[in-house]
Amino acid sequence: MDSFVSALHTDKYQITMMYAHYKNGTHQNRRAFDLYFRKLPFGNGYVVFAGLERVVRYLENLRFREEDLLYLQQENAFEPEFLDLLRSFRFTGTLYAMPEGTLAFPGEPLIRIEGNILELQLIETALLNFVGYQSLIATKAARVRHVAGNDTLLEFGTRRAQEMDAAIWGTRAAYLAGFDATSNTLAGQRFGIPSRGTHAHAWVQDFASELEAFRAYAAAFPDATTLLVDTYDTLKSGLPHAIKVGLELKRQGHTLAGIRLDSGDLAYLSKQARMMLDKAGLTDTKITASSDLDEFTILNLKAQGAKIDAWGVGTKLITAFDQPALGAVYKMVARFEDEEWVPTIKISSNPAKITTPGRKSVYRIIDRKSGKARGDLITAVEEKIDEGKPLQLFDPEHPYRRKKVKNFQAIPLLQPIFQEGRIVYALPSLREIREYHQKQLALFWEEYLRILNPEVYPVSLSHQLWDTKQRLLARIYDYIKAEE
Ligand SMILES: Nc1ncnc2c1ncn2[C@@H]1O[C@H](COP(=O)(O)OP(=O)(O)OP(=O)(O)O)[C@@H](O)[C@H]1O
Ligand SMILES: O=P(O)(O)OC[C@H]1O[C@H](OP(=O)(O)OP(=O)(O)O)[C@H](O)[C@@H]1O
Ligand SMILES: O=C(O)c1cccnc1
Ligand SMILES: [Mg+2]
Repeated sequence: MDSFVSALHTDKYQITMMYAHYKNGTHQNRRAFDLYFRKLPFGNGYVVFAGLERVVRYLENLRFREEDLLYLQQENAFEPEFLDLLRSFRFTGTLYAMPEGTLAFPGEPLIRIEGNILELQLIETALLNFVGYQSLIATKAARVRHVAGNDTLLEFGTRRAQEMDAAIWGTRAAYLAGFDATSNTLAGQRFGIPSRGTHAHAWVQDFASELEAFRAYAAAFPDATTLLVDTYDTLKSGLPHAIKVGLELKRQGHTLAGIRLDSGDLAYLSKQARMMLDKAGLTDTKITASSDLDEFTILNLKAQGAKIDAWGVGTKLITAFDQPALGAVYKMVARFEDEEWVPTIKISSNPAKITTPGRKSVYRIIDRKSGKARGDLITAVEEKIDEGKPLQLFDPEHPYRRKKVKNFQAIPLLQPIFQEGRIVYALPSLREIREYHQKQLALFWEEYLRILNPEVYPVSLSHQLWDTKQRLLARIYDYIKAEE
């Protein structure tokens, strides 16, 4: 698979910080960063984590080629020794991540990464780029899947995507979160996603009559034809012609696979179409709809009793139309000094933007009786959870809101992916990721999964982390006061 990503796919300030660290003699300093998001997109109750596969391939192949070094040399007055350092650059860090398809919540590290500051700065931009976009599309796709039930979902977005990479990786994210197929054949080839499609209006316009056009298409694909019926008049022309061709196919021992509606009142037209098809005996012919669909129109059309079996979703999915960025961040959480990890904090006037210091683990607390998730718990990495003892969970923004959990299982969410530059994770197949994602959904009560005003899923900080955060905050405020 063509997955090479240039080392220059980064922000310039990463490179200038790398150079300044080199000049300062600090470029080998060991640091730890968390990648996370602060706010849920689309008013959804969770995010579907995606993008790890691309992150892994990127880190594995991360190199500065001669042309990259030449460019940097031309652009900047870098010392040759720095360019030599980049020439021999390899990713040597240790990385933990949630598996793709995991349901994730604000403030939870999706990725925790340790390494030298040089490599950790370089990769920030690409990691946020890959994970932010893919997780956003996977989340949007999960919302569409939620309302579509068991109907077929087709990803149709390529022509409207923000260029090629977004189309390809967005399609993968949509498939991971429950879409059944894509119209993009390159994504089909690269990722083994089933590719499917119908035909365009141009096919009909290309012929002297709609009937002739339908007949010709059906002749080419006698068992796999879905006819687009809205070029001229859906009920007066498109459907009668499709039925005529459907019956001709039937006489030849074939089945007209479907019709597609792409405009007009999709509820009314689909009901009429179903009646007309059934009356003609074409009960196996499915109805596909497309036309600016999203989770809200699909939900609404289903509430109107639309007789639609398959939904083609393009623009609104692939562009994450109602929220085009996840707003993920990558923040330093610890410095390795004197053989010890020392937590660091970033202060903000907005309490939600104050970072949680230290290297962290995330656990999903599952109630053993119901098999459902009670909440997530973020701890310091060195903390152990004793499943034999009751666990106190509390909301870090409202610490008085607490609950005690007994008879639980604590599932660690962050898996080792790289150890000191060596990959230690077998990337699952896309099919396995899809199945894992469905199992993740099954861990949650429906209250957290609904698309409108879902319940807020509780994410706790351990007492140790909470204390560390308060201690660092107090220390910084004391320091600022002393300076005044
Ligand atoms: N019964 C319905 N209830 C709610 N929304 C619907 C219904 N039928 C269609 N829609 C949605 O309404 C919008 C209609 O789009 P628009 O008014 O642009 O016209 P169109 O029917 O697609 O026709 P054209 O493609 O010829 O412009 C689409 O987003 C479609 O998904
Ligand atoms: O509506 P979307 O969710 O983006 O799905 C993809 C759209 O792309 C195709 O036609 P296109 O939009 O190119 O032509 P049209 O606008 O005339 O329908 C298809 O017929 C859908 O309408
Ligand atoms: O196959 C289709 O019907 C299709 C493909 C891309 C975009 N719109 C429709
Ligand atoms: Mg359209």
